[in-house]
Order: sequence, then C-alpha cells, then structure tokens
Amino acid sequence: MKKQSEVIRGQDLIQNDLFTKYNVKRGLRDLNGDGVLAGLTNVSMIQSKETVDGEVKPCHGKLFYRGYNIYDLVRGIMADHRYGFEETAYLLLFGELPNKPQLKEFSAMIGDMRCLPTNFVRDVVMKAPSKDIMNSMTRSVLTLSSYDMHVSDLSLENVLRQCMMLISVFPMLAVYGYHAYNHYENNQSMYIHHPDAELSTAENLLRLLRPDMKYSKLEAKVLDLALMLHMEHGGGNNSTFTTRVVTSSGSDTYAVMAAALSSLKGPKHGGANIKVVEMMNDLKACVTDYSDQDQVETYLEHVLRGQAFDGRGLIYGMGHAVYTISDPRAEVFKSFVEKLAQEKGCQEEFELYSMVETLAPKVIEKNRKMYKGVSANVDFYSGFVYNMLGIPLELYTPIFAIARIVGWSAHRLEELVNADKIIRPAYKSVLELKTYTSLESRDGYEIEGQDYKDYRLEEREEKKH
Ligand SMILES: CC(=O)SCCNC(=O)CCNC(=O)[C@H](O)C(C)(C)COP(=O)(O)OP(=O)(O)OC[C@H]1O[C@@H](n2cnc3c(N)ncnc32)[C@H](O)[C@@H]1OP(=O)(O)O
Ligand SMILES: O=C([O-])CC(=O)C(=O)O
Repeated sequence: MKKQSEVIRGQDLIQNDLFTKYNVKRGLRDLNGDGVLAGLTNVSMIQSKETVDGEVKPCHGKLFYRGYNIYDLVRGIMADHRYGFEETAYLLLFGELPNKPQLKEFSAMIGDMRCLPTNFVRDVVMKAPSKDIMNSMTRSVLTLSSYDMHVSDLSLENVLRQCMMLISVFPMLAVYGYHAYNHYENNQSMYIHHPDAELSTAENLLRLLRPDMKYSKLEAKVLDLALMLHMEHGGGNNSTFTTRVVTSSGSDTYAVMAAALSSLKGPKHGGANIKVVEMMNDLKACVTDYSDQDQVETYLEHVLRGQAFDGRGLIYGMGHAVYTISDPRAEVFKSFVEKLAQEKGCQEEFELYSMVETLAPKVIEKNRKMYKGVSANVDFYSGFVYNMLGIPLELYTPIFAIARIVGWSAHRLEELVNADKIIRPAYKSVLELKTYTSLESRDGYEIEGQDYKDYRLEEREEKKH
C-alpha cells in the first residue's frame, strides 16, 4: 500500500496558505483557542478567560455543572462523606441538585437498571475479546440496540430511559470486557461478579473488577471523585460535539453513544490518559535517574521532536483546546493524588509527575509557536491515580467513558429539546475541475508488489487453557 498511500498524500494535501486565504478555522477554532460558536447550552460552562479593566485575559480555568462550580460540588459531597456520581448525574440530567428523596429514587433506578440481557456477557462481551476495551464497549452498545423494542423512538421519555440504562450498564460492559480480554489473551482466570444495586457506581466498578470484590473506602472515594471530574465538559469537546452531530441527524441513542465512544478513545481526547502512563513508563526506562531534572527535560525535548515515545511529537496530558493557565479538574485531582501517593508509598513517582507538569509547558513553549498557554489537563494525573488503585491500563479510557456518558446524555437530550436542525458546516472546495477521459487513454501509476497482504486480518490463534 506504500505507493498508493503516497498517491493519496499527493492528491489530498491542501497547502497551508489556502486555509489562511479562505479564513478557515482549523479544528473549528481561532488561533487563540476560541471555538467557532456552534450552539447554546445550559448543561455546563467552561471559563478560561476573564475581563480585567475592559481587557480579556487568560485566567485559571473554571468549570460549572448546571451553574455549580465543580470545586463546590466536590467539596460539598466530600465533606458529607457521600458518593457523588449519582448526585452529579442527577444534576446534569435534570438541571438541579436532587433533594434526599429524589437522590434515593434516582440511585435506586440506576441500581435496578444495572442489568444486562440474558446471556449478553457470554454471547456478546466474551466473543472476540480485545485489548481495546473502548471498541469492545462500542460493540456491546450497538448490540444492546437489538434488544430494545423501542430503539428508534426519539421521545424524550424513551431517550432518557435508554440513556439511564446505558449509564447504569457502562461499568459492566467495561469491566466484563476487560475480564474477557484478560482471560483469553493473558491466560488469567476469569470471574464475572454481579453488581450490587445498593452500592454506588464507583463501588460497583471496584467490586466487579477485583477477584475478592473488596476495596477500601478511600479507593472508592477517589474513583468517585475521578468520575465526577470527568462527567461533563461543554458541548464543544470532541465526543460531546460528536454526540450533538449524530443526534442532529435523528439517529438512535445506541448509535449516538457508539459514535461518542469512538471519539473519546482518540489519544488527543480521552485516550490521552493511557498515553500519559505509557509515556511516563517510557521516560523511566529511557533516563538513568528520573529525579534528575536535566535528564527529564532532555527526554521531553526528544518526545516533542518525535524522537522518543510514540513519535507523534506530543507530550500527553499537557495542553487543552480551551484552558490555558490551568484545568480546574487537574488541580482538584492533584490535591488528592498527593495524599493517595503518600498512602500508597508512591511519593517518588508523584515527584516525577510534578516535575513533568512543571517542565513540559516550558519545553512545549520553547519548541512550538504558541498562541495560548499550555498546562496539565485532566488526563495528566488520572492514569497515575488509576494505577495506584490497581486498575489495569486498558480500563483508563473506559472509566472516562463511564463518567462522560452522563454529559453525552444531557447534551443529547438538550439537542433533542431545542435544535431539530441537522448540523452541517461547510467545506470550501479548492478542487480543480477536469474533463472526463476514457479508460484506455488514462495515464497512471503502476501498482508494484502486493504488500497489502501483510495487512490482512490474522486469525486469532486458539489459546490453550
Ligand atoms: C479530556 C481531554 O480531551 S483533555 C486533552 C487530552 N489530550 C492530550 O493530553 C494530548 C496532548 N495535547 C494535545 O494534543 C493538545 O494540547 C490538544 C489536542 C489537547 C489541544 O490542541 P490545540 O488546542 O490545538 O493546542 P494549542 O493551540 O494550544 O497548540 C499550540 C501549539 O502547541 C502544540 N502543543 C499543544 N499541546 C501540546 C502537547 N501536549 N505536546 C506537544 N505539543 C503541544 C500544538 O501542537 C501547537 O503546535 P503546532 O501549531 O506547531 O502544531
Ligand atoms: O474540552 C475539551 O476539548 C476536552 C476536555 O477536556 C474534555 O472533554 O473533558
């Protein structure tokens, strides 16, 4: 395929100056990070700039769910020693914080709905397991549509039912998908624990994951915090915008959530949490002393030049489309990470993360043309936290999805209530028009070799147990 791919590169490359000439907002954003306005939302608000003396300036990032500052939500729930997933999900779906009976009823509904169709785990989740749990979840979500008698009913009542069911079963799809992979690919024992309707989402996640179903209160609380912080981030982030776009075409909830999962898994979006941990492991393997600032800085320079790690030139967990000085979620995370690292004896690693957090923005700013600042994003510390909780790498992005499906649901419902207009931006064509020629008279390149054969799907080798 080498020759053909070179042809594609030649045909598809559009010169940079044309984007400037036609004022195309690449990535649908201005250089200073302001996004092209694509809609209005009541679900959440992100602030990264403030007006001081009439001048707009970058500020520390702020995030509000339905008008409530994320700091206050986290602080309030933590202070009362409650789990926050269900309460925050209620807030995002219904627009106000629940009172006690409302929270009890909603939590009970989520608990009751944590139930998959008969033999679904055997017939769907355990078939052709994959290391890529996001793809496994996507397949499960699409297959669940076959069990829904009202799959295409777009009434709010039906869509809410579908969203709540998916919110409830996402932890099962993720963890069972992991167990199937771990068994068939890694030859480990497989156990499928049932969820407990009385427990919170965070507790259930750990219960389903661990062989003995046990976890400490601190572990469940930290995971619950992670879920709260990842739940929602405005209409413009890649997976939520995908949700909005696919919803606007009139598609069903399963197809919409499958599309959103496919967006979130990308390493520039939710998939960054896996990349951060892989990058940090690579860093540790590449330097002789990871407390040595010079060595760490040199490694980061190599990453940026595409000479280290995955060759993409990105320092994962750094930078954000909107935030510049700070991502409030990373700040909240960091304060808990430090405590957890002390408890788990991982202070040295915490020091390394802190060092990279300080050095990376300087290294990026030195090597790239910057229009706005770069700081640690929510994905920077999350993988480290999950690692300390003994959660396998394959589940890091799925945990993000377990939280973010709430935001996707709120945006799908908001899109259905308001827009009823298919989202369809414009692409200016810079195509040159041509005169048709007959097959006999065409020049063209010759296909050499048959290297496509290397790419054929391999039969999965049967594992002996
Ligand atoms: C939940 C989330 O989705 S949070 C984001 C998770 N993603 C990551 O952590 C991946 C690493 N980060 C990135 O790829 C980017 O910072 C993004 C995709 C998050 C934001 O991208 P943008 O808004 O386009 O970044 P921005 O406009 O600030 O970039 C300016 C320059 O700095 C570079 N830059 C920004 N972040 C990084 C980074 N982490 N590593 C290397 N270079 C970076 C950009 O490539 C760009 O340089 P270029 O014009 O030469 O290509
Ligand atoms: O807003 C974005 O572009 C990415 C992000 O942080 C999120 O989705 O949580």
